[in-house]
Amino acid sequence: MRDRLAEIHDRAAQAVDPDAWHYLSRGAADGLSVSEAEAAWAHWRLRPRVLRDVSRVDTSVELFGSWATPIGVAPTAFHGLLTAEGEVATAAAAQRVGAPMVLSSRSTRLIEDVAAQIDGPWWFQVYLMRDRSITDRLIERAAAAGASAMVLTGDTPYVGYRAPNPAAARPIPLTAEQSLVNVADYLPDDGSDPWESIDQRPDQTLADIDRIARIADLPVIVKGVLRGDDALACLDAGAEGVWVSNHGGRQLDRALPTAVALPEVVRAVGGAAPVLADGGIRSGLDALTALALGAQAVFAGRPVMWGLAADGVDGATEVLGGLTDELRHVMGLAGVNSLAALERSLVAPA
Ligand SMILES: Cc1cc2nc3c(=O)[nH]c(=O)nc-3n(C[C@H](O)[C@H](O)[C@H](O)COP(=O)(O)O)c2cc1C
Ligand SMILES: CCCCC(=O)C(=O)O
Repeated sequence: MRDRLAEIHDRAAQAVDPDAWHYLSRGAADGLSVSEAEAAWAHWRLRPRVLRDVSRVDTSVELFGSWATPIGVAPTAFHGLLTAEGEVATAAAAQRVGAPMVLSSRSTRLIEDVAAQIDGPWWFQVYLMRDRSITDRLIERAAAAGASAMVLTGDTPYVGYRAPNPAAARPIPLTAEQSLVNVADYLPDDGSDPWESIDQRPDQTLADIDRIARIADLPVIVKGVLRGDDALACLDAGAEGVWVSNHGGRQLDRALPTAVALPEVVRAVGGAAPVLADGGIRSGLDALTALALGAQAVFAGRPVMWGLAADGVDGATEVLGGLTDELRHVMGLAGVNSLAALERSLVAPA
């Protein structure tokens, strides 16, 4: 998959606006976390089993819904930068593969139009916006449109520092129509800057977990957790899952790679709730490593965006389907024929 992904990456880089490419590729600050995320998975080694019947390898998983694969679509903003259909294309690809799709609060297509592509559940990612009532309406709409879980992103009280591209005309080349499509009806019409109402809210706390769960009447998963004690604090506050992530290296630079933080979080949670993970997942081997370390599902951010940019629905389908095919293949080689048969003893530090 690495060679296919490299080819999709290169085609995507040619296909999109250079300012959009800069936005999606950048990490925060010095770019340390973004650059080490992928390699960190390869610091683990596999301890395969032999003589297990792997003539059928089942990648299906139950996790706030039923999925054909544990490799999902991480919530990423502004898919309208990548393909005309935006998140409608992403959802169609997730539907084709049977992958869990997490729709960003910063979608460029209407929540309802995205949901209509998916025959079954999907998850909605929540950013707390300055105007809380706008956040609450988005949560209510997502729940009404079929979301089965809310993913509260905890690592973005404000957006990380990302060095601007000196050549860029605009940091993110969005039209107002794209960026405000889900919120336009709720904005004050007094001529004030619409971005003020929907900017990140820095005063989010653990109490927001319960608040969101009540508004949605759905389970809340907290995304961006990198420590065992934080995972427990989120579960104590009512979360039903935690998602280990450093936001693709875009928030706090030098934050731990997921491949390093995941074991601590899994140990602390001790099976009390599902643990999910993202960051630098670029192959079936990366996914297998994370799943064996104790993640119930893993998510791809940029690779799905590359697929969308290179080839729309087909490109995103190729990325999700290709990663899943490769996961099935390496599970078999490791002597594992279902996700339930994955265990921590399959991995060891290099
Ligand atoms: C361009 C871009 C936009 C993103 N937007 C969001 C977002 O709206 N909400 C969110 O929770 N995470 C967002 N993320 C973080 C992803 O959900 C995910 O944590 C990260 O991309 C995973 O790393 P990967 O890109 O190496 O797969 C974004 C990431 C990228 C690259
Ligand atoms: C500008 C909104 C934040 C989107 C995001 O999460 C990201 O760019 O990483």
